[in-house]
Amino acid sequence: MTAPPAIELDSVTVGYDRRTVCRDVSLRVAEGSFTVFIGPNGCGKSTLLRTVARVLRPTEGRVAVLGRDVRGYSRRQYARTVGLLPQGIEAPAGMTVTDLVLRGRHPHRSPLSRWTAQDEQAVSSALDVTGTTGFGDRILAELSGGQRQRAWLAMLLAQDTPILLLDEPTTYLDIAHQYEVLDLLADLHAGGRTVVAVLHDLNQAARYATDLVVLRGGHVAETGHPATVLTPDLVADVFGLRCRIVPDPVTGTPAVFPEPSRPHPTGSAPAGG
Ligand SMILES: Nc1ncnc2c1ncn2[C@@H]1O[C@H](COP(=O)(O)OP(=O)(O)OP(=O)(O)O)[C@@H](O)[C@H]1O
Repeated sequence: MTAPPAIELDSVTVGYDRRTVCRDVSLRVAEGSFTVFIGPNGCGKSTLLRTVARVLRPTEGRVAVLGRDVRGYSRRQYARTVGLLPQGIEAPAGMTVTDLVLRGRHPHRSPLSRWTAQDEQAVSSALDVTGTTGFGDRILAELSGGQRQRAWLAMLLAQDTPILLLDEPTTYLDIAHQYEVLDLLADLHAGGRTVVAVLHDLNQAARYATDLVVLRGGHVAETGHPATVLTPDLVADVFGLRCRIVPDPVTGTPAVFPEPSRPHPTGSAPAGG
């Protein structure tokens, strides 16, 4: 018998109040995949991710995780199965990084239980791999955007779920830290987790994704392996950008280079060498 998909959306319609954002979306995310959602601003990427995370409830259709309707999970079971790194979240005033990361362990503890060695190990490992150990005692609100983003990621890692949802996890990060986070997600994926991330950088998406989900206007425009999905026609169609696609010189995955929309300001490309 084949395993059920990690995530399955079946004719899902979802939005905010009376405003529908995604209509009749059906989608399967394979277990153990590194799936990346791409698409223009406002196309519904975060809305779909939040729907999978049960933050938003579809008005029609069904969402299943590991073969089970998400409505059948208790809150605690769900928090042990699916972790979400949302966009632009605020921490409670005065909270330290370690306090935040400890919160990731809540779904694994009963209300009156003490911290176990496993909790402590999960927290210290999460701080370690995200490079946040050095500022564990600092107040979150007093950190830089990138430091804060890594602290939230540490909380997600401490939650230790088989499915991770990440909404623009590289926001605020400098280029080295962006690739550090993406490599960390690749390691989690290699270790068997299902990773679903929203990314804006198409070249990063193509480097790391096993599967791309291209969204446009609340619909799935295309899904598949980056090498087949990412074409100049798709980028023109979905993003309205004329581009060339060449093999990334480092990884061989598709790399997108926009065609100039007007002549280069100096009249030619900068001289090389
Ligand atoms: N809390 C909200 N209340 C009402 N409308 C919302 C809310 N959040 C998002 N929307 C609307 O839903 C639509 C889809 O937004 P969503 O955040 O899912 O897009 P996105 O693809 O993630 O965009 P971006 O790339 O800009 O982050 C947008 O038109 C947005 O204005």
